[in-house]
Amino acid sequence: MSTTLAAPQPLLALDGISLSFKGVKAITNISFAVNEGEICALIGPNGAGKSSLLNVINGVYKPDEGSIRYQDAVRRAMHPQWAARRGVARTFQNIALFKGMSVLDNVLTGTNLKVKSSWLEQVFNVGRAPADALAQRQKAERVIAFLKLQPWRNSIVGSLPYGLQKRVELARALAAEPQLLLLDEPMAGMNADEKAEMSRFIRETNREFGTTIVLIEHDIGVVMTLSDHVVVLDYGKKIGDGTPDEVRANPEVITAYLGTKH
Ligand SMILES: Nc1ncnc2c1ncn2[C@@H]1O[C@H](COP(=O)(O)OP(=O)(O)OP(=O)(O)O)[C@@H](O)[C@H]1O
Repeated sequence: MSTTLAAPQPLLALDGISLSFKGVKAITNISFAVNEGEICALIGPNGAGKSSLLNVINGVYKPDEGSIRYQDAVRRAMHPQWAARRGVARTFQNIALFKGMSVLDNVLTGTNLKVKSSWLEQVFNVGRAPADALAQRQKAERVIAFLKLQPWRNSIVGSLPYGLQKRVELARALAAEPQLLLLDEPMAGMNADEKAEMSRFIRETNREFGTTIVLIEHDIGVVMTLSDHVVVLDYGKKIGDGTPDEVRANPEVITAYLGTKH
């Protein structure tokens, strides 16, 4: 008897997305799908529209045209709270952490979405609040251990080197137990060793939790080894979409972005 493996299903599908700022087009008619469990890289030169697209996916920007399917719902636009409650988490190009707080406290802020207790229960630490607090703490500690951040769990984030701050940002996003993780240049400003380490953490997150990941990255070497799927943007338009090998061989991508054959 033969068994057939189920084809991967898109978790996210963008259909004809366009976005402009005061009449200036940042994204023009972009469509692509991200399969459940894949690592998808968005690449393209500065100003190509990559960050704007992440902001469309998590609902911060409302597209002028098009629709987005996430899980089983098709919407004209995502809404940030709706997206967050359905498992979309993101990190930012410029680290957005509470710099005066400890690593543990920053990671704890990522666990807030799933609390069951009311605001009043939390203020007086009664009812469901103590169980929530314990569960949040355990979740944060698990993520800190997973990303090997224990030596710095009580350190003030602002005092840490840049590469570690980026890892703390990843930890906070993972504490929300995302189904779809959006990473905006997770390796920006890192040296080769730090990039290799961050790549490992991203791959382990994907494998261990099955998290679907969409990331923006400028280092083509990293993109080609880390990603299952690459989408290439140029001046707000999609010029490539496929496996790393397909994108590498795409003449339009070579001309517009890669410059030379790699
Ligand atoms: N909030 C905004 N207001 C006005 N214009 C914007 C805004 N955000 C982005 N843009 C413009 O939209 C275009 C796409 O920008 P975006 O930041 O999405 O590109 P990017 O590919 O992420 O670039 P980078 O690699 O430099 O981060 C650019 O021309 C940018 O100037």
